[in-house]
Amino acid sequence: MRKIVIAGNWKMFKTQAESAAFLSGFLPHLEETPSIREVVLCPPFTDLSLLSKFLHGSRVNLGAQNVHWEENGAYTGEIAAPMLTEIGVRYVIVGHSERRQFFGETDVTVNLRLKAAQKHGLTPILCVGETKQQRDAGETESIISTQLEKDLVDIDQNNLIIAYEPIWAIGTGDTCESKEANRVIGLIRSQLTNPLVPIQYGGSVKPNNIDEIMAQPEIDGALVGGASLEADSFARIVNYQ
Ligand SMILES: O=C[C@H](O)COP(=O)(O)O
Repeated sequence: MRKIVIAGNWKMFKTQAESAAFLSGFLPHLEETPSIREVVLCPPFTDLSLLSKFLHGSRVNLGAQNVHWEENGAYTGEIAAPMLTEIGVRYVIVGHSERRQFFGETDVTVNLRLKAAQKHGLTPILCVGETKQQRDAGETESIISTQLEKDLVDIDQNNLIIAYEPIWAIGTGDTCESKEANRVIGLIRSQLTNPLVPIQYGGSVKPNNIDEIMAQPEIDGALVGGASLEADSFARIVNYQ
């Protein structure tokens, strides 16, 4: 049986005080959450240490939003895997489209980051997806297939999560139709060697569409941006019907 993983990606939002306030509103809702659902929060680096202490003993796991491929070195602005694992981080987002678009992330560096994460026991959440222009040109399948082919070279598929995030659906309110997301995720799965890799959908996931998204047979969870920033909203998503 495939794991269900619901992850909140806070991107560059929330100070420590704001993240602590979020938890006091969010954690009580988890009493209703079925235990087979894995819940992950990926805050900014500055919140990780504090949240790690607050979440100790709770069922919420911590994820980072990036990891470098070296264990240390002169890489200003980057973070190394041992720095994350030391404070209890278990997941890391790799290859998010915002990293690819704004910070020069390529399939080569995505592959290096995935390897480093796995080497140190982190579970990477690899993001793939097409732009609006690529979708309109009928290139969705080929773009995603190329990303997977390059990103997954020598990657252990026993410790991996994939997030299908159509770039045109991120932060736009323009969700990919759930059956279409299901179709693309099925195609992603057909390209993997391990059929048990959980594959999430990401892109304008909200309390009012999560039930329909999670009703799709290929979709194993969600990577949630904006709607994970507010405790009640993220709680409704985690507690989907
Ligand atoms: O990592 C999360 C995605 O970029 C989705 O963001 P969004 O839910 O705000 O569209």
